[in-house]
Amino acid sequence: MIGTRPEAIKLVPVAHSLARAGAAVHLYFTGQHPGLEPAAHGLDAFPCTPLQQPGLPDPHEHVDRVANGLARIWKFRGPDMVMVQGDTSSALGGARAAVASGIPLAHVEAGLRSFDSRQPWPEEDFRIEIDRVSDLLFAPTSTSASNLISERCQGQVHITGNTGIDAGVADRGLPGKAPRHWPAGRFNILVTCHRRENWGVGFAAVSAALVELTRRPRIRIDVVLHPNPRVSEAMFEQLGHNASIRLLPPLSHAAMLEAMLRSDLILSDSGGVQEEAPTLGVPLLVLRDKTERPEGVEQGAMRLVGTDSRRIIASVDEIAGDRKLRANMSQQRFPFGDGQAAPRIAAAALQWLDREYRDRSEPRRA
Ligand SMILES: CC(=O)N[C@@H]1[C@@H](OP(=O)(O)OP(=O)(O)OC[C@H]2O[C@@H](n3ccc(=O)[nH]c3=O)[C@H](O)[C@@H]2O)O[C@H](CO)[C@@H](O)[C@@H]1O
Repeated sequence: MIGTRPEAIKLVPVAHSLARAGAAVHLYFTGQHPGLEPAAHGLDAFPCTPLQQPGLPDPHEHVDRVANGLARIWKFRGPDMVMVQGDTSSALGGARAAVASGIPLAHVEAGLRSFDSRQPWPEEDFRIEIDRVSDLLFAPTSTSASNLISERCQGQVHITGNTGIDAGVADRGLPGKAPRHWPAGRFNILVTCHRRENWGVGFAAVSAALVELTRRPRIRIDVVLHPNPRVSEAMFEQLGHNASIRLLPPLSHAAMLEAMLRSDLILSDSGGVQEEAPTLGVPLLVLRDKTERPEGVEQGAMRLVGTDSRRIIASVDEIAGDRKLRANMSQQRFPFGDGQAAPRIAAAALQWLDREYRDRSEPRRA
């Protein structure tokens, strides 16, 4: 099940590992991010059913549409296992349809918790519901696995690492493989900001901080726009007039990783960027008050700063001005996996299926 860009990025390695292990992979593209193309992510070798259900202002309504659409398709013939990733309305819709159709369900990136239903909203609750009904739970870290165990989730838990790190990140992050091109004297900041909690007041405060930071002569700022026009229009409105800030269109994943590597500091509210930045060894200020990925903060690679302008400015000034702190935050760390999550997931899923269908003494569907 793939609905959004990050789901595509994180499921590419899984689809290929499953295929290499002998599984027949079928993709369902929900259409949540309308422009998302299998070919753009190297997924065109797999059969794909598009559901054409674009994301809706009410994510719960989108969940229902995806769930109903899939349940209709799977009523007559469904797969042996449904695999969903993360916390989107597409993932929850897929999970509900699998349960309604009696199909085993696997959840990639299970067990992340911020312990606050309001942030990230509605993803925290979506992820909890998916975890409760999954037969197989692929937790990226021991912390996420512990969350599943303390909630007494019924599915089988595996600690695998995050498949996002398999997606070209671990390779680039390997010591000696991360070319850094810092022009002397410059301090390059890369920004992404798209989370729903930050729409409105949050965006305005982040933008005010960026404008203030352009007054520092050393600082250069690149803002990578999100594919959602509602988000990119707000950024244009607030930053488009500022000649010292470059607004870049959404980048391919490879180009995004290169842009991260060329940066001295990243400011972002993205979930995936929180996993990638420590692996690439680039310091990160997280534009959220809470995170479901505490591992990077605990290891000193990133800091939670929220969207308060003064706090953002003070943190940037501190990191830009303190070589020792910057060197420490720039050490490569691998809190979210070693780049081998997908083969682990493929092996565990196929083993689980073999056992399940042997015990059921009924043939697998494919
Ligand atoms: C609440 C929450 O945190 N939920 C997350 C949410 O996704 P997110 O916040 O990580 O979303 P984005 O920031 O859009 O994507 C990030 C990826 O996109 C790449 N990128 C970025 C800009 C660009 O121009 N080109 C790119 O290629 C970037 O390097 C990275 O790999 O849903 C996922 C799916 O379920 C979850 O896993 C994940 O928890």
